[in-house]
Amino acid sequence: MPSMSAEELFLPSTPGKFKDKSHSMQRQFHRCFASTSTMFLWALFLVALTAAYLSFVDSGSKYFNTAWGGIHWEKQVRASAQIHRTNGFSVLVTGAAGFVGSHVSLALRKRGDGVVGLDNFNNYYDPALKNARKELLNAHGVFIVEGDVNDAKMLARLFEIARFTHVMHLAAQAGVRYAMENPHSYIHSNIAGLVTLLEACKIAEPQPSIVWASSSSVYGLNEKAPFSESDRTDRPASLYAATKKAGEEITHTYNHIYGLSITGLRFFTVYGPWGRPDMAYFSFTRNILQGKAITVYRGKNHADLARDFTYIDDIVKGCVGSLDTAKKSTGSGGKKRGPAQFRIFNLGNTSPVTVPMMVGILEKHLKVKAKKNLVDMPGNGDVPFTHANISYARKEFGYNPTTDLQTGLKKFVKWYLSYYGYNHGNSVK
Ligand SMILES: O=C(O)[C@H]1O[C@H](OP(=O)(O)OP(=O)(O)OC[C@H]2O[C@@H](n3ccc(=O)[nH]c3=O)[C@H](O)[C@@H]2O)[C@H](O)[C@@H](O)[C@@H]1O
Repeated sequence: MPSMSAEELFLPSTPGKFKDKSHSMQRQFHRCFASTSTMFLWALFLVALTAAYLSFVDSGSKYFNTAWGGIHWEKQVRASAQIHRTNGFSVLVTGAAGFVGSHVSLALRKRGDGVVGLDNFNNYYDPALKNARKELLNAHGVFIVEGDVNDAKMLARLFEIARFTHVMHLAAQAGVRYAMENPHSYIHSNIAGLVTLLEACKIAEPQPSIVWASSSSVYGLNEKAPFSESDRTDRPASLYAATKKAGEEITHTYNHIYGLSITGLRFFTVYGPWGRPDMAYFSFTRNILQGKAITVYRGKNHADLARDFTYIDDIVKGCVGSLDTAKKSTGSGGKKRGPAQFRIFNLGNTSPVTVPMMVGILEKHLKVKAKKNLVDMPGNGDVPFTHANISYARKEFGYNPTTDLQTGLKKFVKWYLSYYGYNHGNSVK
C-alpha cells in the first residue's frame, strides 16, 4: 500500500464529495500556512478549540448522553424517590429494567417506598423486554434512569438529588456460560461497576444501606449439600462466579473501611414471569413452541444436572426482607464511625429439581413434546447441582419460599403466552 503524504493525513478518510475537492483544499492548506505567524495563530486556535472541547466533555456526560441530566430529568428523579408511607425507604434500584430488578422495584413502590431505577439497557438479551418492564414500572410511578453503574458523575448527581436510604444493587452481567464469550463484560459490570457504586455510596450523605445480588454460583465445586453460607466458596467454576465471589470480598472491604452496611444475596436460579430469555427454562419454552430441538446437558456418568430453581416472588420477599432488616451504615464524610452490619444470605428454594424434570413440567404446561438433544456437560462453567440451605435467612427475617417448580412454571408459561403468544416468531433473542 503506498504511504500517505502529511497533507493527505489531515484529510478525513470518508469518501465522496470531500475527496473530489482535495486539490483545491490542498492549495488552501498551503496558502493558510504560508507564513509562520499565520501558522502560530492557527496553532493557538487549535489549542483553544481542544481545551474548549475537553472542558465540554468534562462538564458532565449529560451533554452527550441525553438519557440523564437536565431539569426535567431531576424532577422525575425527585418525584420517583418520594416516600409514600411512614418510615418508608427511598431506594435506588440498579438493574431496575432487569428481571429481579423490575419485580423488586414494583414491590417496593406498591408498599409506598420511593424507588428510583437505574439501568443501562444493554443488549445482552432483547432490550424490547427491558423496555416493556420499564413501561410497566413507569405506569406505577417508578422512573428508570438510563445509565451505567460505571458512570461516577451520574451516580454523584443521583445521590445529590435523592437522599437514598437504601441501594438495591441488582445491575450485573449475568449468565454463567456467556462469560467464556465476553469475559470483559463481567469485569466491567460486576467488578468495576460495583466499585464505582460503592465509592458513590461511601461518600453519600447519608450513607445508604446496601443489599446486592451475589449468586449461588460462588459455591462452585462445593460438593457438600445443601450449600450453607459458611461452606467453601474459593473454587468458582466460571468467571461469572469468580466476579460474584470477588464482589463479596470487595463489599467486605467497604464495610470494614467505610462503615457501609452491606447484605449480599446468593440467588439460586431465579425464574418466573418477565424472566431472562438467556436462561434455560425460558429458551427451552421458546424452542419447544417453535418446534426446535433443545440441548439438555448431562453430568458425569450421564447423571442429570439439577438446580434449586427459585420462584421470583420468593426472591422478592427475600430482597424486601433483607432491606427491612438492614441496619444503617455507620460512616459519614467518607469515614467509618463504628462497626457496620455485614451479611450474606442464601436465597433458594431448598428443593433441587433435575433439568429433564424441568423440561417435563414445561412440556405439560405447554402441551407440546420437546425434541431433546442430550449432550455431555461441556466445560463451560456449569456446576452439576445447586441446593440451598436457607436457615440463616429464615432466622433473620422469616424467609420462607412457598412456590414449587410446577406452580412457578405454570405462572411463567401463562405470562409467556400472554406476552409473546404461541407463535411469537423470532423476535426474542
Ligand atoms: O443461581 C445462580 O447463581 C445462577 O443461576 C442461573 O444460572 P444457571 O443455574 O446455570 O441457569 P440456566 O442457565 O438457566 O441453566 C439451568 C440448568 O439448565 C442447564 N442447561 C442450560 C442451557 C442449555 O442449553 N441446556 C441445559 O441443559 C444448565 O446446565 C443448568 O443445569 C443464572 O443464569 C445466573 O445468572 C445465576 O447467577
